[in-house]
Amino acid sequence: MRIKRLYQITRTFLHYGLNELIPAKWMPWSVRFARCTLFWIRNKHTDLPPGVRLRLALESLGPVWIKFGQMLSTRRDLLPPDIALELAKLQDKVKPFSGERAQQLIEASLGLTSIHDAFDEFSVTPLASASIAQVHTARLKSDDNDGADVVIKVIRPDIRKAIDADLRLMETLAAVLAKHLPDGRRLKPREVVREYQKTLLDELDLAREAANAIQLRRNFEDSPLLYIPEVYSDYSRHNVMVMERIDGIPVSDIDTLMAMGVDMKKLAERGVEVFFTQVFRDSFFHADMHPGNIFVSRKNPKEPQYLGIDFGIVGTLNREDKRYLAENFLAFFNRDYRKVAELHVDSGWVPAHINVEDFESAIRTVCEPIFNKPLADISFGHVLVNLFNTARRFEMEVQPQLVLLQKTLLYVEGLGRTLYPQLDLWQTAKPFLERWMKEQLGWRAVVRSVREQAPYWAEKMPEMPSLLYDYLQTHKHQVTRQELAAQAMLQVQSTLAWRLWWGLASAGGLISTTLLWVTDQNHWLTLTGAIVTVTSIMMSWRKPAQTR
Ligand SMILES: Nc1ncnc2c1ncn2[C@@H]1O[C@H](COP(=O)(O)OP(=O)(O)OP(=O)(O)O)[C@@H](O)[C@H]1O
Repeated sequence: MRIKRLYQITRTFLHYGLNELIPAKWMPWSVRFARCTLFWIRNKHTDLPPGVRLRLALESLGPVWIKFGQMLSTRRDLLPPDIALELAKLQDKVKPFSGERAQQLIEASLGLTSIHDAFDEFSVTPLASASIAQVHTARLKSDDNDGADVVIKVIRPDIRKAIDADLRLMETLAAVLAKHLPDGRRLKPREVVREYQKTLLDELDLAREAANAIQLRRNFEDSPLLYIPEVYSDYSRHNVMVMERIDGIPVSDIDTLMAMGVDMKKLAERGVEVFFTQVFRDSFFHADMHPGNIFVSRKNPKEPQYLGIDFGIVGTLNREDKRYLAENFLAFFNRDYRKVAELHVDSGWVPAHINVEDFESAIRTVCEPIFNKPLADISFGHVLVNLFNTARRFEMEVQPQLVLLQKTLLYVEGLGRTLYPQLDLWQTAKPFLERWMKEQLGWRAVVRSVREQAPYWAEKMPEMPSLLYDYLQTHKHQVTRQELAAQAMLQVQSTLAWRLWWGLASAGGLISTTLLWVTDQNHWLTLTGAIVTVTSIMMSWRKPAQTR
Protein backbone atom coordinates (compact mmCIF):
# COMPACT_ATOMS: atom_id res chain seq x y z
CA MET A 1 0.00 0.00 0.00
CA ARG A 2 2.80 2.36 1.05
CA ILE A 3 4.87 1.37 -2.02
CA LYS A 4 1.84 2.01 -4.23
CA ARG A 5 1.31 5.48 -2.73
CA LEU A 6 5.04 6.23 -3.00
CA TYR A 7 4.93 5.29 -6.68
CA GLN A 8 1.83 7.48 -7.15
CA ILE A 9 3.56 10.46 -5.53
CA THR A 10 6.76 9.93 -7.53
CA ARG A 11 4.77 9.63 -10.77
CA THR A 12 2.89 12.86 -10.04
CA PHE A 13 6.14 14.69 -9.22
CA LEU A 14 7.73 13.48 -12.46
CA HIS A 15 4.60 14.14 -14.59
CA TYR A 16 4.78 17.75 -13.45
CA GLY A 17 8.57 17.83 -13.92
CA LEU A 18 9.20 18.83 -10.30
CA ASN A 19 12.61 17.13 -10.44
CA GLU A 20 13.64 19.87 -12.89
CA LEU A 21 13.09 22.47 -10.14
CA ILE A 22 16.20 21.16 -8.40
CA PRO A 23 19.35 22.60 -10.07
CA ALA A 24 21.35 19.85 -11.88
CA LYS A 25 24.51 20.61 -9.87
CA TRP A 26 22.65 19.82 -6.65
CA MET A 27 21.27 16.54 -7.92
CA PRO A 28 23.25 13.58 -6.51
CA TRP A 29 24.05 10.76 -8.98
CA SER A 30 21.78 8.35 -7.06
CA VAL A 31 18.70 10.56 -7.70
CA ARG A 32 19.72 11.07 -11.35
CA PHE A 33 20.08 7.32 -11.73
CA ALA A 34 16.67 6.72 -10.11
CA ARG A 35 15.16 9.27 -12.53
CA CYS A 36 16.65 7.39 -15.54
CA THR A 37 15.18 4.06 -14.36
CA LEU A 38 11.70 5.67 -14.47
CA PHE A 39 12.22 6.67 -18.12
CA TRP A 40 8.60 6.00 -19.12
CA ILE A 41 7.24 8.78 -16.85
CA ARG A 42 7.68 12.03 -18.76
CA ASN A 43 7.11 15.66 -17.86
CA LYS A 44 3.70 16.29 -19.45
CA HIS A 45 3.56 19.99 -18.55
CA THR A 46 6.73 21.49 -19.98
CA ASP A 47 4.76 24.55 -21.16
CA LEU A 48 3.80 25.64 -17.61
CA PRO A 49 5.93 27.79 -15.27
CA PRO A 50 7.49 25.90 -12.31
CA GLY A 51 5.23 27.47 -9.65
CA VAL A 52 2.07 26.41 -11.51
CA ARG A 53 3.45 22.88 -11.99
CA LEU A 54 4.15 22.59 -8.26
CA ARG A 55 0.66 23.87 -7.39
CA LEU A 56 -1.08 21.46 -9.78
CA ALA A 57 0.99 18.51 -8.55
CA LEU A 58 0.10 19.24 -4.91
CA GLU A 59 -3.58 19.72 -5.81
CA SER A 60 -3.72 16.34 -7.50
CA LEU A 61 -2.08 14.59 -4.53
CA GLY A 62 -4.89 15.45 -2.11
CA PRO A 63 -5.53 17.20 1.21
CA VAL A 64 -2.27 16.54 3.03
CA TRP A 65 -0.23 17.96 0.17
CA ILE A 66 -2.63 20.81 -0.56
CA LYS A 67 -2.49 21.99 3.04
CA PHE A 68 1.27 21.53 3.02
CA GLY A 69 1.49 23.79 -0.04
CA GLN A 70 -0.76 26.35 1.68
CA MET A 71 1.59 26.35 4.65
CA LEU A 72 4.68 26.61 2.43
CA SER A 73 3.15 29.62 0.67
CA THR A 74 3.49 31.54 3.92
CA ARG A 75 7.16 30.58 4.32
CA ARG A 76 8.62 33.30 2.13
CA ASP A 77 11.90 32.77 3.88
CA LEU A 78 12.18 29.35 2.24
CA LEU A 79 10.64 29.84 -1.22
CA PRO A 80 11.17 32.28 -4.09
CA PRO A 81 8.32 34.85 -4.15
CA ASP A 82 6.78 33.67 -7.48
CA ILE A 83 6.38 30.11 -6.20
CA ALA A 84 5.05 31.31 -2.83
CA LEU A 85 2.44 33.44 -4.64
CA GLU A 86 1.37 30.51 -6.81
CA LEU A 87 1.05 28.19 -3.81
CA ALA A 88 -1.14 30.74 -2.05
CA LYS A 89 -3.76 29.96 -4.73
CA LEU A 90 -4.12 26.36 -3.55
CA GLN A 91 -7.76 25.58 -2.91
CA ASP A 92 -8.92 22.54 -1.04
CA LYS A 93 -12.26 22.20 -2.81
CA VAL A 94 -13.14 18.55 -2.56
CA LYS A 95 -16.23 16.50 -3.24
CA PRO A 96 -18.51 16.29 -0.22
CA PHE A 97 -19.07 12.87 1.34
CA SER A 98 -22.61 11.61 1.72
CA GLY A 99 -24.86 13.50 4.16
CA GLU A 100 -26.31 10.18 5.39
CA ARG A 101 -22.80 9.03 6.32
CA ALA A 102 -22.26 12.34 8.16
CA GLN A 103 -25.53 11.76 10.04
CA GLN A 104 -24.39 8.25 11.06
CA LEU A 105 -21.05 9.61 12.27
CA ILE A 106 -22.78 12.31 14.37
CA GLU A 107 -25.21 9.78 15.88
CA ALA A 108 -22.42 7.33 16.72
CA SER A 109 -20.17 10.02 18.15
CA LEU A 110 -22.87 11.62 20.35
CA GLY A 111 -24.36 8.24 21.31
CA LEU A 112 -27.76 9.05 19.78
CA THR A 113 -30.22 6.46 18.53
CA SER A 114 -31.50 9.03 16.07
CA ILE A 115 -30.20 12.47 15.13
CA HIS A 116 -33.62 13.82 16.14
CA ASP A 117 -32.93 12.93 19.77
CA ALA A 118 -30.75 16.06 19.90
CA PHE A 119 -31.74 18.10 16.86
CA ASP A 120 -35.17 19.19 15.66
CA GLU A 121 -33.80 19.69 12.16
CA PHE A 122 -30.77 18.35 10.33
CA SER A 123 -29.87 19.20 6.73
CA VAL A 124 -28.49 16.16 4.93
CA THR A 125 -27.07 18.39 2.18
CA PRO A 126 -23.80 19.86 3.45
CA LEU A 127 -23.39 23.62 3.79
CA ALA A 128 -19.68 23.39 3.02
CA SER A 129 -17.14 20.69 2.41
CA ALA A 130 -13.38 20.99 2.84
CA SER A 131 -10.53 18.52 2.78
CA ILE A 132 -10.67 17.62 6.44
CA ALA A 133 -14.22 18.31 7.55
CA GLN A 134 -17.73 18.87 6.30
CA VAL A 135 -20.30 21.29 7.73
CA HIS A 136 -24.08 20.67 8.04
CA THR A 137 -26.75 23.02 9.31
CA ALA A 138 -29.12 21.90 12.08
CA ARG A 139 -31.41 23.19 14.81
CA LEU A 140 -31.08 22.10 18.43
CA LYS A 141 -34.17 20.78 20.20
CA SER A 142 -36.34 23.65 21.40
CA ASP A 143 -36.66 22.28 24.95
CA ASP A 144 -32.86 22.03 25.40
CA ASN A 145 -31.26 25.12 23.95
CA ASP A 146 -34.12 27.37 22.81
CA GLY A 147 -33.98 25.65 19.42
CA ALA A 148 -30.79 27.50 18.45
CA ASP A 149 -29.66 27.41 14.82
CA VAL A 150 -26.34 25.59 14.70
CA VAL A 151 -23.77 24.15 12.33
CA ILE A 152 -22.29 20.69 12.87
CA LYS A 153 -18.72 20.17 11.75
CA VAL A 154 -17.81 16.51 11.13
CA ILE A 155 -14.34 15.15 10.38
CA ARG A 156 -14.25 13.11 7.14
CA PRO A 157 -14.41 9.37 7.75
CA ASP A 158 -11.12 7.46 7.38
CA ILE A 159 -9.20 10.70 6.84
CA ARG A 160 -6.89 9.93 9.76
CA LYS A 161 -5.50 6.75 8.17
CA ALA A 162 -4.87 8.48 4.83
CA ILE A 163 -3.22 11.43 6.56
CA ASP A 164 -0.99 9.25 8.73
CA ALA A 165 0.20 7.29 5.70
CA ASP A 166 0.98 10.43 3.67
CA LEU A 167 2.69 12.10 6.61
CA ARG A 168 5.00 9.12 7.01
CA LEU A 169 5.94 9.29 3.33
CA MET A 170 6.46 13.01 3.64
CA GLU A 171 8.83 12.41 6.54
CA THR A 172 10.85 9.96 4.43
CA LEU A 173 11.04 12.43 1.55
CA ALA A 174 12.14 15.21 3.91
CA ALA A 175 14.89 12.98 5.32
CA VAL A 176 16.13 12.22 1.75
CA LEU A 177 16.09 15.93 0.87
CA ALA A 178 17.90 16.90 4.09
CA LYS A 179 20.62 14.36 3.32
CA HIS A 180 21.11 15.01 -0.38
CA LEU A 181 20.35 18.70 -0.94
CA PRO A 182 23.42 20.89 -0.38
CA ASP A 183 21.08 23.55 1.02
CA GLY A 184 19.35 20.94 3.18
CA ARG A 185 20.74 22.27 6.45
CA ARG A 186 19.42 25.79 5.89
CA LEU A 187 16.05 24.73 4.49
CA LYS A 188 15.54 22.24 7.35
CA PRO A 189 12.99 20.06 5.49
CA ARG A 190 12.57 17.71 8.44
CA GLU A 191 11.72 20.55 10.81
CA VAL A 192 9.31 22.09 8.29
CA VAL A 193 7.48 18.76 7.89
CA ARG A 194 7.39 18.19 11.65
CA GLU A 195 5.87 21.62 12.22
CA TYR A 196 3.30 20.97 9.52
CA GLN A 197 2.40 17.58 11.00
CA LYS A 198 1.65 19.18 14.33
CA THR A 199 -0.63 21.81 12.77
CA LEU A 200 -2.45 19.23 10.66
CA LEU A 201 -2.99 16.77 13.50
CA ASP A 202 -4.24 19.63 15.69
CA GLU A 203 -6.77 20.51 12.98
CA LEU A 204 -8.05 16.93 13.01
CA ASP A 205 -9.09 17.27 16.64
CA LEU A 206 -12.36 19.18 16.97
CA ALA A 207 -12.27 18.99 20.77
CA ARG A 208 -9.18 21.15 20.54
CA GLU A 209 -10.85 23.53 18.10
CA ALA A 210 -13.86 23.77 20.43
CA ALA A 211 -11.59 24.67 23.36
CA ASN A 212 -9.88 27.36 21.26
CA ALA A 213 -13.25 28.81 20.27
CA ILE A 214 -14.42 28.92 23.89
CA GLN A 215 -11.25 30.72 24.98
CA LEU A 216 -11.46 33.28 22.14
CA ARG A 217 -15.15 33.87 22.87
CA ARG A 218 -14.30 34.56 26.51
CA ASN A 219 -11.51 36.96 25.49
CA PHE A 220 -13.90 38.94 23.29
CA GLU A 221 -17.02 38.74 25.44
CA ASP A 222 -19.15 41.86 24.79
CA SER A 223 -16.55 43.27 22.40
CA PRO A 224 -17.87 45.58 19.67
CA LEU A 225 -14.95 44.46 17.48
CA LEU A 226 -15.29 40.70 17.22
CA TYR A 227 -17.99 38.11 17.87
CA ILE A 228 -17.15 34.43 18.32
CA PRO A 229 -20.07 31.98 18.02
CA GLU A 230 -20.93 29.80 20.99
CA VAL A 231 -19.74 26.20 21.05
CA TYR A 232 -22.22 23.65 22.45
CA SER A 233 -19.76 21.53 24.42
CA ASP A 234 -22.38 18.93 25.38
CA TYR A 235 -22.64 18.03 21.71
CA SER A 236 -18.97 18.27 20.80
CA ARG A 237 -16.46 15.41 20.58
CA HIS A 238 -13.08 14.78 18.91
CA ASN A 239 -14.69 14.32 15.47
CA VAL A 240 -17.89 16.39 15.85
CA MET A 241 -18.38 20.00 16.89
CA VAL A 242 -21.69 21.83 17.27
CA MET A 243 -21.56 25.61 17.10
CA GLU A 244 -23.96 28.55 16.94
CA ARG A 245 -24.74 29.42 13.33
CA ILE A 246 -23.70 32.89 12.33
CA ASP A 247 -25.24 34.99 9.60
CA GLY A 248 -22.73 37.47 8.25
CA ILE A 249 -21.39 38.85 4.99
CA PRO A 250 -18.15 37.23 3.84
CA VAL A 251 -15.42 39.83 4.30
CA SER A 252 -14.30 39.26 0.70
CA ASP A 253 -17.73 40.37 -0.58
CA ILE A 254 -16.74 44.03 -0.81
CA ASP A 255 -19.66 44.99 -3.08
CA THR A 256 -22.28 43.85 -0.57
CA LEU A 257 -20.41 45.50 2.30
CA MET A 258 -20.33 48.79 0.37
CA ALA A 259 -23.98 48.50 -0.64
CA MET A 260 -24.91 48.05 3.02
CA GLY A 261 -23.06 51.27 3.87
CA VAL A 262 -20.41 49.62 6.05
CA ASP A 263 -17.76 52.10 7.26
CA MET A 264 -14.85 50.48 5.39
CA LYS A 265 -12.12 52.56 7.06
CA LYS A 266 -13.38 51.61 10.49
CA LEU A 267 -13.74 47.98 9.44
CA ALA A 268 -10.12 47.86 8.21
CA GLU A 269 -8.82 49.58 11.37
CA ARG A 270 -10.84 47.28 13.60
CA GLY A 271 -9.19 44.30 11.90
CA VAL A 272 -5.77 45.62 12.90
CA GLU A 273 -7.02 46.34 16.42
CA VAL A 274 -8.44 42.84 16.80
CA PHE A 275 -5.11 41.36 15.76
CA PHE A 276 -3.02 43.50 18.12
CA THR A 277 -5.47 42.92 20.97
CA GLN A 278 -5.23 39.17 20.50
CA VAL A 279 -1.44 39.23 20.35
CA PHE A 280 -0.57 41.81 22.99
CA ARG A 281 -3.48 41.68 25.42
CA ASP A 282 -4.43 38.01 25.32
CA SER A 283 -1.27 36.29 23.94
CA PHE A 284 -3.71 34.03 22.10
CA PHE A 285 -4.42 34.66 18.46
CA HIS A 286 -6.49 33.13 15.69
CA ALA A 287 -3.78 32.04 13.27
CA ASP A 288 -5.92 31.03 10.29
CA MET A 289 -7.38 34.42 9.46
CA HIS A 290 -7.86 33.89 5.74
CA PRO A 291 -10.87 35.73 4.26
CA GLY A 292 -12.97 32.50 4.13
CA ASN A 293 -13.00 32.44 7.92
CA ILE A 294 -14.02 36.06 8.50
CA PHE A 295 -17.50 37.56 8.18
CA VAL A 296 -19.01 40.96 8.98
CA SER A 297 -22.15 41.32 11.08
CA ARG A 298 -25.21 42.77 9.37
CA LYS A 299 -26.28 44.56 12.55
CA ASN A 300 -24.60 47.97 12.67
CA PRO A 301 -22.81 48.98 9.43
CA LYS A 302 -21.44 52.21 10.94
CA GLU A 303 -19.88 50.30 13.84
CA PRO A 304 -18.94 47.13 11.96
CA GLN A 305 -18.26 43.99 13.95
CA TYR A 306 -16.31 40.95 12.72
CA LEU A 307 -17.58 37.39 13.10
CA GLY A 308 -14.88 34.71 13.22
CA ILE A 309 -14.97 30.95 12.61
CA ASP A 310 -12.53 28.02 12.20
CA PHE A 311 -10.33 27.94 15.29
CA GLY A 312 -8.19 24.93 14.33
CA ILE A 313 -4.95 26.92 14.35
CA VAL A 314 -4.16 29.38 17.11
CA GLY A 315 -0.87 30.95 18.16
CA THR A 316 0.41 31.90 21.59
CA LEU A 317 3.29 34.13 22.66
CA ASN A 318 5.03 34.30 26.00
CA ARG A 319 5.55 37.59 27.88
CA GLU A 320 9.18 37.92 26.72
CA ASP A 321 8.38 37.30 23.04
CA LYS A 322 5.63 39.91 23.22
CA ARG A 323 7.85 42.53 24.77
CA TYR A 324 10.68 41.95 22.31
CA LEU A 325 8.24 42.03 19.43
CA ALA A 326 6.66 45.32 20.50
CA GLU A 327 10.08 46.87 21.14
CA ASN A 328 11.29 45.60 17.77
CA PHE A 329 8.38 47.24 15.96
CA LEU A 330 8.89 50.52 17.79
CA ALA A 331 12.67 50.50 17.27
CA PHE A 332 12.21 49.62 13.63
CA PHE A 333 9.79 52.45 12.93
CA ASN A 334 12.13 54.82 14.79
CA ARG A 335 14.87 53.48 12.47
CA ASP A 336 16.95 52.47 15.48
CA TYR A 337 18.63 49.43 13.88
CA ARG A 338 21.17 49.11 16.66
CA LYS A 339 18.31 48.57 19.09
CA VAL A 340 16.67 46.04 16.73
CA ALA A 341 19.94 44.07 16.59
CA GLU A 342 20.44 44.23 20.36
CA LEU A 343 16.86 43.13 20.99
CA HIS A 344 17.38 40.03 18.86
CA VAL A 345 20.42 39.11 20.94
CA ASP A 346 18.82 39.98 24.32
CA SER A 347 15.76 37.87 23.54
CA GLY A 348 17.96 34.89 22.67
CA TRP A 349 16.48 34.75 19.15
CA VAL A 350 20.05 35.02 17.79
CA PRO A 351 23.05 33.66 19.72
CA ALA A 352 25.11 36.00 21.94
CA HIS A 353 28.37 35.46 20.01
CA ILE A 354 26.94 37.28 16.95
CA ASN A 355 28.67 40.54 16.06
CA VAL A 356 26.03 43.18 16.80
CA GLU A 357 27.64 45.78 14.49
CA ASP A 358 27.51 43.41 11.49
CA PHE A 359 23.96 42.44 12.32
CA GLU A 360 22.91 46.08 12.67
CA SER A 361 24.46 46.89 9.32
CA ALA A 362 22.68 43.95 7.63
CA ILE A 363 19.34 45.08 9.06
CA ARG A 364 19.99 48.63 7.83
CA THR A 365 20.77 47.36 4.32
CA VAL A 366 17.49 45.46 4.17
CA CYS A 367 15.25 47.95 5.94
CA GLU A 368 16.38 51.41 4.77
CA PRO A 369 14.96 50.94 1.24
CA ILE A 370 11.58 50.12 2.81
CA PHE A 371 11.49 53.62 4.32
CA ASN A 372 11.79 55.18 0.88
CA LYS A 373 8.08 54.52 0.55
CA PRO A 374 5.39 56.53 2.31
CA LEU A 375 4.65 55.07 5.75
CA ALA A 376 1.14 54.12 4.68
CA ASP A 377 2.57 51.80 2.01
CA ILE A 378 4.94 49.95 4.30
CA SER A 379 3.94 46.39 4.99
CA PHE A 380 4.38 45.26 8.58
CA GLY A 381 4.30 41.66 7.45
CA HIS A 382 7.09 42.16 4.93
CA VAL A 383 9.12 44.07 7.50
CA LEU A 384 8.93 41.00 9.70
CA VAL A 385 9.71 38.64 6.80
CA ASN A 386 12.77 40.73 5.88
CA LEU A 387 13.87 41.07 9.46
CA PHE A 388 13.63 37.35 10.19
CA ASN A 389 15.33 36.45 6.90
CA THR A 390 18.24 38.72 7.80
CA ALA A 391 18.32 37.35 11.32
CA ARG A 392 18.41 33.81 9.96
CA ARG A 393 21.72 34.63 8.25
CA PHE A 394 22.92 35.43 11.76
CA GLU A 395 21.94 31.99 13.05
CA MET A 396 18.42 32.84 14.23
CA GLU A 397 16.57 29.58 14.83
CA VAL A 398 13.12 29.12 13.25
CA GLN A 399 10.62 30.10 15.97
CA PRO A 400 7.24 28.49 15.14
CA GLN A 401 5.24 31.03 17.18
CA LEU A 402 6.85 33.92 15.27
CA VAL A 403 6.28 32.21 11.90
CA LEU A 404 2.56 31.89 12.74
CA LEU A 405 2.45 35.50 13.82
CA GLN A 406 4.17 36.70 10.67
CA LYS A 407 1.73 34.69 8.53
CA THR A 408 -1.29 36.10 10.41
CA LEU A 409 0.06 39.62 10.11
CA LEU A 410 0.36 39.20 6.34
CA TYR A 411 -3.30 38.05 6.21
CA VAL A 412 -4.49 40.91 8.40
CA GLU A 413 -2.60 43.45 6.38
CA GLY A 414 -3.79 42.04 3.06
CA LEU A 415 -7.35 42.07 4.32
CA GLY A 416 -7.10 45.61 5.72
CA ARG A 417 -5.71 47.01 2.48
CA THR A 418 -8.36 45.22 0.40
CA LEU A 419 -11.09 46.80 2.51
CA TYR A 420 -9.52 50.24 2.68
CA PRO A 421 -6.48 50.76 0.41
CA GLN A 422 -5.30 53.90 2.24
CA LEU A 423 -5.14 52.06 5.57
CA ASP A 424 -2.13 53.34 7.51
CA LEU A 425 -1.30 50.31 9.53
CA TRP A 426 1.45 52.01 11.47
CA GLN A 427 -0.77 54.89 12.58
CA THR A 428 -3.40 52.38 13.70
CA ALA A 429 -0.96 50.14 15.52
CA LYS A 430 1.55 52.64 16.98
CA PRO A 431 -0.63 54.12 19.75
CA PHE A 432 -1.65 50.59 20.66
CA LEU A 433 1.97 49.40 20.93
CA GLU A 434 3.12 52.52 22.78
CA ARG A 435 0.30 52.22 25.29
CA TRP A 436 1.11 48.56 25.79
CA MET A 437 4.82 49.27 26.28
CA LYS A 438 4.04 51.98 28.81
CA GLU A 439 1.82 49.57 30.71
CA GLN A 440 4.59 46.96 30.69
CA LEU A 441 7.46 49.22 31.70
CA GLY A 442 6.07 52.25 33.54
CA TRP A 443 5.04 52.68 37.19
CA ARG A 444 1.73 51.03 36.33
CA ALA A 445 3.63 47.84 35.49
CA VAL A 446 5.26 47.95 38.95
CA VAL A 447 1.88 48.46 40.66
CA ARG A 448 0.36 45.65 38.59
CA SER A 449 3.23 43.31 39.34
CA VAL A 450 2.94 44.04 43.08
CA ARG A 451 -0.81 43.46 42.85
CA GLU A 452 -0.28 40.21 40.96
CA GLN A 453 2.30 39.01 43.49
CA ALA A 454 0.29 40.12 46.55
CA PRO A 455 -1.76 36.89 46.99
CA TYR A 456 1.45 34.86 46.78
CA TRP A 457 3.15 36.93 49.46
CA ALA A 458 0.03 36.93 51.63
CA GLU A 459 0.05 33.13 51.46
CA LYS A 460 3.78 32.82 52.21
CA MET A 461 3.95 35.46 55.00
CA PRO A 462 2.93 33.17 57.92
CA GLU A 463 5.76 30.79 56.95
CA MET A 464 8.36 33.58 57.06
CA PRO A 465 9.48 33.37 60.77
CA SER A 466 10.10 29.62 60.59
CA LEU A 467 11.83 29.95 57.21
CA LEU A 468 14.05 32.72 58.65
CA TYR A 469 14.88 30.61 61.72
CA ASP A 470 15.75 27.62 59.50
CA TYR A 471 17.94 29.80 57.34
CA LEU A 472 19.88 31.26 60.28
CA GLN A 473 20.31 27.85 61.86
CA THR A 474 21.67 26.35 58.66
CA HIS A 475 23.86 29.38 58.18
CA LYS A 476 25.35 28.98 61.66
CA HIS A 477 26.17 25.30 61.08
CA GLN A 478 27.56 26.10 57.74
CA VAL A 479 29.97 28.68 59.22
CA THR A 480 31.25 26.13 61.76
CA ARG A 481 31.66 23.50 59.06
CA GLN A 482 33.57 25.97 56.89
CA GLU A 483 35.92 26.93 59.75
CA LEU A 484 36.74 23.28 60.47
CA ALA A 485 37.44 22.60 56.80
CA ALA A 486 39.75 25.63 56.58
CA GLN A 487 41.66 24.50 59.71
CA ALA A 488 42.14 21.00 58.32
CA MET A 489 43.51 22.46 55.13
CA LEU A 490 46.00 24.68 56.96
CA GLN A 491 47.17 21.66 58.97
CA VAL A 492 47.80 19.65 55.81
CA GLN A 493 49.67 22.59 54.31
CA SER A 494 52.02 23.02 57.31
CA THR A 495 52.67 19.26 57.54
CA LEU A 496 53.71 19.26 53.90
CA ALA A 497 56.04 22.27 54.41
CA TRP A 498 57.59 20.68 57.56
CA ARG A 499 58.25 17.40 55.76
CA LEU A 500 59.66 19.17 52.73
CA TRP A 501 62.25 21.10 54.74
CA TRP A 502 63.36 18.18 56.95
CA GLY A 503 63.35 15.96 53.86
CA LEU A 504 65.73 18.34 52.09
CA ALA A 505 67.95 18.49 55.21
CA SER A 506 68.02 14.65 55.41
CA ALA A 507 68.94 14.38 51.74
CA GLY A 508 71.73 16.99 52.14
CA GLY A 509 73.02 15.28 55.29
CA LEU A 510 72.98 11.87 53.66
CA ILE A 511 74.91 13.06 50.57
CA SER A 512 77.55 14.92 52.68
CA THR A 513 78.03 11.98 55.11
CA THR A 514 78.38 9.54 52.21
CA LEU A 515 80.99 11.76 50.52
CA LEU A 516 82.98 12.16 53.82
CA TRP A 517 82.87 8.44 54.42
CA VAL A 518 83.83 7.44 50.84
CA THR A 519 86.71 9.91 50.71
CA ASP A 520 87.90 8.64 54.15
CA GLN A 521 87.94 12.12 55.78
CA ASN A 522 87.89 12.99 59.47
CA HIS A 523 85.88 10.28 61.34
CA TRP A 524 84.46 12.73 63.87
CA LEU A 525 83.14 14.87 61.06
CA THR A 526 81.60 11.81 59.35
CA LEU A 527 79.96 10.75 62.62
CA THR A 528 78.53 14.25 63.16
CA GLY A 529 77.13 14.19 59.59
CA ALA A 530 75.51 10.80 60.26
CA ILE A 531 73.94 12.06 63.52
CA VAL A 532 72.56 15.19 61.74
CA THR A 533 71.14 12.98 58.91
CA VAL A 534 69.41 10.54 61.27
CA THR A 535 68.00 13.44 63.33
CA SER A 536 66.64 15.10 60.16
CA ILE A 537 64.99 11.87 59.03
CA MET A 538 63.35 11.45 62.42
CA MET A 539 62.20 15.10 62.45
CA SER A 540 60.61 14.75 59.01
CA TRP A 541 58.55 11.81 60.35
CA ARG A 542 57.30 13.80 63.32
CA LYS A 543 54.03 15.72 62.94
CA PRO A 544 54.35 19.53 63.25
CA ALA A 545 52.54 21.33 66.06
CA GLN A 546 48.78 22.06 65.44
CA THR A 547 48.13 25.34 63.61
CA ARG A 548 45.35 27.54 64.97
N1 LIG B 1 -20.57 28.94 12.87
C1 LIG B 1 -20.82 28.94 11.56
N2 LIG B 1 -21.90 29.58 11.07
C2 LIG B 1 -22.16 29.61 9.76
N3 LIG B 1 -21.41 29.00 8.82
C3 LIG B 1 -20.33 28.33 9.23
C4 LIG B 1 -19.98 28.26 10.62
N4 LIG B 1 -18.87 27.52 10.73
C5 LIG B 1 -18.53 27.16 9.48
N5 LIG B 1 -19.40 27.63 8.58
C6 LIG B 1 -19.34 27.44 7.11
O1 LIG B 1 -18.62 26.26 6.83
C7 LIG B 1 -17.45 26.55 6.05
C8 LIG B 1 -16.31 25.65 6.50
O2 LIG B 1 -16.09 25.83 7.86
P1 LIG B 1 -14.60 25.81 8.48
O3 LIG B 1 -13.81 26.89 7.84
O4 LIG B 1 -14.72 25.84 9.96
O5 LIG B 1 -14.14 24.38 7.98
P2 LIG B 1 -12.71 23.86 7.57
O6 LIG B 1 -12.86 22.43 7.26
O7 LIG B 1 -11.74 24.22 8.64
O8 LIG B 1 -12.40 24.65 6.24
P3 LIG B 1 -11.03 25.34 5.77
O9 LIG B 1 -9.92 24.66 6.49
O10 LIG B 1 -11.03 25.12 4.30
O11 LIG B 1 -11.18 26.80 6.14
C9 LIG B 1 -17.18 28.02 6.27
O12 LIG B 1 -16.55 28.61 5.18
C10 LIG B 1 -18.60 28.59 6.45
O13 LIG B 1 -19.19 28.82 5.20
